Amino acid sequence: MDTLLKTPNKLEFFIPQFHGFERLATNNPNPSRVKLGVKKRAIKIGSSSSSSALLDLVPETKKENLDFELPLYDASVNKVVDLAIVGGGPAGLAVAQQVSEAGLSVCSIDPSPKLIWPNNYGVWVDEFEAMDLLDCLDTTWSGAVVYIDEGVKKDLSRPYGRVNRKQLKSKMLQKCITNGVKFHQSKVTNVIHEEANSTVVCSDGVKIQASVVLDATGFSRCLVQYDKPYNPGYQVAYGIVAEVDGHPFDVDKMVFMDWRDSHLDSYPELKERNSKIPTFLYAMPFSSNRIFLEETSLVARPGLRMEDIQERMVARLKHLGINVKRIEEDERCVIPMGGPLPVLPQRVVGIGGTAGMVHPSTGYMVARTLAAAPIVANAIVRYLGGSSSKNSLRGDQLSAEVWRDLWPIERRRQREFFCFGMDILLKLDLEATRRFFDAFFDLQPHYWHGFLSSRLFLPDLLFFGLSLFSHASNTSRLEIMTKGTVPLAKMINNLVQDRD
Ligand SMILES: CC(C)=CCC/C(C)=C/C=C/C(C)=C/C=C/C(C)=C/C=C/C=C(C)/C=C/C=C(C)/C=C/C=C(\C)CCC=C(C)C
Repeated sequence: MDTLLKTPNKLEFFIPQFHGFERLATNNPNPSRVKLGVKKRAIKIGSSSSSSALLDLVPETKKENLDFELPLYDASVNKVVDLAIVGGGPAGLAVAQQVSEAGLSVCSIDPSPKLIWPNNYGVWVDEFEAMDLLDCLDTTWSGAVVYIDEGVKKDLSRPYGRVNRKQLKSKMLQKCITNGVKFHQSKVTNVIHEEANSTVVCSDGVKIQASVVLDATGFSRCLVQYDKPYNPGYQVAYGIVAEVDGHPFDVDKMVFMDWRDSHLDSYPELKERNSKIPTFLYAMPFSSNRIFLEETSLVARPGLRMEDIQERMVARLKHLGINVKRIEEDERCVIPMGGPLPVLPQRVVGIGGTAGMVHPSTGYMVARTLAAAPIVANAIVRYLGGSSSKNSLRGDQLSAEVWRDLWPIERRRQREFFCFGMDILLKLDLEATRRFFDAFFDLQPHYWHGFLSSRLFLPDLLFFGLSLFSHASNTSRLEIMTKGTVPLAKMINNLVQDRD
């Protein structure tokens, strides 16, 4: 999965490329050949004869392209563009749109530039409202619920929404086209840097010269380089959008986390595994008979097997009396969380998964990345400045400034704290996880909203930590202290070493 060939000190290197969506999700056009090596098969739970052929309902193909006439990059002109963006996911297109708005020339390179993004992204409505993107949500819920266990349910009065991928991509593509962005349909195999410009080499032999190269290829980390051992945690999830006979959930609320496990009572092996590394249900009910259901492992190292997650899901749906009539789409997600930041700075600039922007404690990224796009775009516009500007920068200097704006010291410290949180989560079994989230969702909204939406910075995060500690039960406090001591020391050490 980690396909980056690490040659940190070389200017030229080979890039085995995975088509870069922001999450390494295999919402697969052909589910029998998924990138995780999971073969389509009927999922049998335990040794029970009541097997479920859930995956047999998965449609064979479902690639949907947008109906756009894209202006193509003309390789024969041999013009140096201001910005070449590798990867046409939400992050790449957002930057393309904003840099081109300022009058700079942009080329967006992607193997499938018209393909609708595959994943079901969920966001808090306030996050999209702040970016004026409410029209890109197709369903909203007035709030969310968290089931801690069979007896405790928490109501979260924070509206949640599902991103309308088609609308978001159409809106961005339309603006890019209006602003003169050119598109090139290909994979990128190589980048060669000279003092002022770089040359992006595509698999079809086309070479595109650019003043700045932005890697927006998600977890394939196509061009951005890392120099530290890559040791992330993994969020693994299997999800379906399904037509069902019925379901027990309130259609006004989405189910943010359901940690109940009574569905595993008849499957001792599964129950045992779940008690050590738990999974929860995340569900977005669209109506009484249409629903998105995702069985999710929040974070584990190594990541859980997809088959394990699917078995747990089948048992859960059976227990909840959810009879799946038809599956519209399915998705398999493996999201690396935490781990080191890329080399800072470096010549290629990055955004999204490639630039370490996944929230290390939650796996969320879309809202944060879209919010970071103007930072990257403004920095490129400001430092590139246009050919007449005396203050304009080129090459390594320019990239260094963009990276500085993307990862200022307060964001790096924030990320350290989130990694500290992830390190604790990695050590919690089901019971400890329940106690932890029981306290977490009792926090003042300022704290839990701010933590999940990356709006808290040090020293606020320290007050957040103390508040969580004071809301926790004695058992949970003890767990935070015993399991958090080593991660806390690691965080403090990293904070001390990382100075501006
Ligand atoms: C693609 C798609 C569609 C999908 C994918 C999959 C899914 C569905 C996913 C989902 C997910 C979710 C829902 C998530 C969520 C998450 C969460 C909620 C999280 C949270 C977390 C939290 C934390 C980590 C916290 C932390 C805290 C801490 C660390 C604290 C500490 C404290 C202490 C130690 C005390 C002392 C103090 C100081 C340090 C100051």
